[in-house]
Amino acid sequence: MASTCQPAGSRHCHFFSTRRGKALSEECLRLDRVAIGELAEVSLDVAPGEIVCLSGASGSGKSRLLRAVADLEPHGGEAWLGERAQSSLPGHVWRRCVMLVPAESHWWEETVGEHFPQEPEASELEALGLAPDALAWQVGRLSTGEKQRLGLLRAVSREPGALLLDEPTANLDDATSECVEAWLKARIHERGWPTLWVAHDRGQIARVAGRHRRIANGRLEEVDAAWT
Ligand SMILES: Nc1ncnc2c1ncn2[C@@H]1O[C@H](COP(=O)(O)OP(=O)(O)OP(=O)(O)O)[C@@H](O)[C@H]1O
Repeated sequence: MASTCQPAGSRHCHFFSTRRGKALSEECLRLDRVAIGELAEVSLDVAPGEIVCLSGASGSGKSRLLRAVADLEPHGGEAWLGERAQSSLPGHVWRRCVMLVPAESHWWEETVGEHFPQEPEASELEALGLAPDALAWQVGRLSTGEKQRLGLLRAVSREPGALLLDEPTANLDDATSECVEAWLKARIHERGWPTLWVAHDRGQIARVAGRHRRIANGRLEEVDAAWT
């Protein structure tokens, strides 16, 4: 048993329903000496509904760390979601729970809507600044920013247990970025997903992060609130 973070008062993996009928996660995400590339071992607990922002220079290892937590690259150490160990599950099963959303999403079906397990509410599309008929669009017409917003909506629609967000607003203008940021923050808090969020923008980190860690000199360092 590895989990030690328990602000919701639970060490167990379980869910209960919110008023909107969605499952609320009470599980924490725990990185236990996760090691990849040049980055020193990372140990970190992310509580249910908590956003931990990761920053660092280009090439410092932020994306690789997320990829290790998503079990997409060979790495040292272990990651846990509640009492489930990454190494105890096939990679694709783990990634349905601990969902990585890369800055550049991939689309393989003919239309956008075919990628969604169930149709998202129209209000969700509106909150992300997307057209009401966006689900009927051919994927070939999507702009980079539309792909990014729809990729986030797709991830959230798949009911993950934790989120790994790699620069989720990288392709968006400032106004759209703030809409997406607010939408994500609200969903994460509402649904209780422990979240690692890679960000460069100090303003964004100040707005969304419960805690902030920065990769510097090959180590993940704590950054105090005064940084932002
Ligand atoms: N599979 C791999 N094998 C070896 N080195 C890799 C591999 N993937 C990435 N790297 C290297 O690891 C370093 C960290 O890459 P990573 O993508 O994590 O950077 P990053 O901090 O996310 O940067 P950016 O902010 O530019 O996206 C880079 O030097 C990259 O070239």
